[in-house]
Amino acid sequence: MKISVIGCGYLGAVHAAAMAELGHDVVGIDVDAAKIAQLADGRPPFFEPGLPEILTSAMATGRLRFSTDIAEVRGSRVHFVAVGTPQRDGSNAADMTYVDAAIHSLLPHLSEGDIVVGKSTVPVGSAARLADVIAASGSGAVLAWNPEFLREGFAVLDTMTPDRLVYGVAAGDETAASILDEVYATAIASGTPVVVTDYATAELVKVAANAFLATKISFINAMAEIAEVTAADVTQLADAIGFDNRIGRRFLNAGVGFGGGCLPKDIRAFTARAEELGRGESVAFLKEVDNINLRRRQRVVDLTVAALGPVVNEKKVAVLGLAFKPHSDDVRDSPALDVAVQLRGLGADVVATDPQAIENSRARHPQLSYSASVEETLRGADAVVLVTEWPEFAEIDPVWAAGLVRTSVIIDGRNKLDAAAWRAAGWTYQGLGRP
Ligand SMILES: NC(=O)C1=CN([C@@H]2O[C@H](COP(=O)(O)OP(=O)(O)OC[C@H]3O[C@@H](n4cnc5c(N)ncnc54)[C@H](O)[C@@H]3O)[C@@H](O)[C@H]2O)C=CC1
Ligand SMILES: O=C(O)[C@H]1O[C@H](OP(=O)(O)OP(=O)(O)OC[C@H]2O[C@@H](n3ccc(=O)[nH]c3=O)[C@H](O)[C@@H]2O)[C@H](O)[C@@H](O)[C@@H]1O
Repeated sequence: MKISVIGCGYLGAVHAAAMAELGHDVVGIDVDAAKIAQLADGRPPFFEPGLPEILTSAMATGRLRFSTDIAEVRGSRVHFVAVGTPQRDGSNAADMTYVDAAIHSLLPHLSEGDIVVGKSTVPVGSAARLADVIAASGSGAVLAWNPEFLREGFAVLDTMTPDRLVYGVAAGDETAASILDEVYATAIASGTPVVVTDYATAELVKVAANAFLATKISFINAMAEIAEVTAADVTQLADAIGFDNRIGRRFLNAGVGFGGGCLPKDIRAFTARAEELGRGESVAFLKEVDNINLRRRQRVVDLTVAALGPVVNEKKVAVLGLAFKPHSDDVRDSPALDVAVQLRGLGADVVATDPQAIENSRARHPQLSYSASVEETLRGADAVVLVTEWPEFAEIDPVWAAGLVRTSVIIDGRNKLDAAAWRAAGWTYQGLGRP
């Protein structure tokens, strides 16, 4: 199948490479010439495990190419739209300008029988509006909405073997679903369930899934807040409730909270859209989910300030982690970077390290000091804060680390370290929601 992918960011670049790896003939399009130049050279513009390998192998077959020229989509049967839908400036709503621009740029190149397939996360109602725009073009192309559920850090795996596929199609459209079945034939053959539904349901499935995940994290972080005033241990609480299959242990890790380019902006956009629809009260709890989440960042900052004593100025704080989660270089709305910036704002001499996210962090916050070396980061520190649970941080030997710092105080913002081992090495250890 000939496929185009419009927008080659964290989602689109992986989608394009994975579709080519599955045997399709793919062209990836982006307006960012630097990004396209890198991709065309076989170099991913961001860190994503497994992406370099599939990019190289798919390009070697000649089935994958990249271009800034939208006219190159001509001849493709399926056009995936994977451009960004960030939070709009000064509002909680999603910024739809990139999706609208991408669809308009496609219109002159569409032919009868083509399907435009939205993958971006959009406010419910967008697909119906865009279907009208495509119908009015007279091209004969149709629209389907096929939301994406991949996780950064596992993006290749999730694209090749998704948990489920959701197709939102127009009433009476018999062909879009069967074409998408062909696109995803490999996953479907290995048992991936497919839900074929209308546009609105498909759009809502996506934001509902992210809202549920965000709620689960904020739920356990709310329990952490209660644990903090009762000397209970939220990690044991999570294990104990997680044994109940109806609850499940996944996404019950209390800590500095969720971030990234999706969960925070998606729950805000959902709230804004529900308010527009006159149903703000139905998802009003998502505001509290957001508030709980942001309070956890503040908690880590407060614990660090308390550890530093009355004078924060010029005290060295070693920040372990910048990415919003391990196995990613993404710092969009990263709790880790936020904590580092807040501590710097309070006058601390912050030195931060991360295996992959230093470059992206420096581009946004050049005022922070960065080091690629954990040893350099820890040396002479008055307090250490772990905010992204990279395996290499969890493996730090507390005896070795105690020999580097000035004061052996660690705030474990991800509850990832072995508290007993750190205490035994002479550290004052403070987790979140733990005694
Ligand atoms: N990052 C992720 O893990 C996931 C993202 N999503 C959704 O996918 C969408 C894209 O997200 P990301 O890939 O993270 O964003 P991103 O910002 O990494 O990538 C978006 C890309 O679109 C390009 N672009 C913007 N306007 C364009 C246009 N008119 N024509 C061609 N290219 C254009 C940008 O240059 C950029 O490279 C968002 O709606 C997001 O919510 C959904 C699931 C997972
Ligand atoms: O719409 C999207 O873009 C994607 O958003 C999330 O994926 P992602 O943002 O890559 O990362 P997650 O693994 O969901 O983690 C999100 C945040 O929650 C935090 N988290 C996660 C789990 C947990 O128990 N506790 C917790 O604080 C992570 O540290 C991270 O900051 C969803 O998991 C994907 O299914 C979805 O496709």
